[in-house]
Amino acid sequence: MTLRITKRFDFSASHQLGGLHESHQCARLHGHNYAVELELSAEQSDLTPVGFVRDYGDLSVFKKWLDETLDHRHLNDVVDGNPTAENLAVWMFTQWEKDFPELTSVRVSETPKTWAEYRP
Ligand SMILES: Nc1nc2c(c(=O)[nH]1)N=C([C@H](O)[C@H](O)COP(=O)(O)OP(=O)(O)OP(=O)(O)O)CN2
Ligand SMILES: [Zn+2]
Repeated sequence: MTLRITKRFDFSASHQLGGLHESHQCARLHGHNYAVELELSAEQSDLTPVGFVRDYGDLSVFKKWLDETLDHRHLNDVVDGNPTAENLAVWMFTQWEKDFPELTSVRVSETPKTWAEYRP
């Protein structure tokens, strides 16, 4: 049996998407209140003695990194390539998979209605 935990984090940032027609709203400089959701998974037999996949508190280092790296920044200056929600999800996964071997997906939301998920 597989257990999955998720924790949500928030940050605010600006971006401007390239490769779109100039009339596309996202070709203009704009910002979002982003949400990021990390999912970590483990087999029941691999839970910690306490019964955790991993202590939610261990993820505070991700929150610190988010605040220092992305919060109130222009994402085009931080991320290689186009800062779409999809590319941000892949980028964050590759940044954090070594620190959190239990990481199974990263989800990124730009608006309350949209989510992009990377689940390799
Ligand atoms: N697949 C993706 N599509 C879009 C992305 C993205 O990252 N991946 N990004 C954008 C824009 O950055 C922005 O998020 C606009 O999104 P959209 O939902 O189209 O904008 P609205 O909130 O204004 O949509 P309404 O339908 O008017 O609520 C665009 N697409
Ligand atoms: Zn946008």
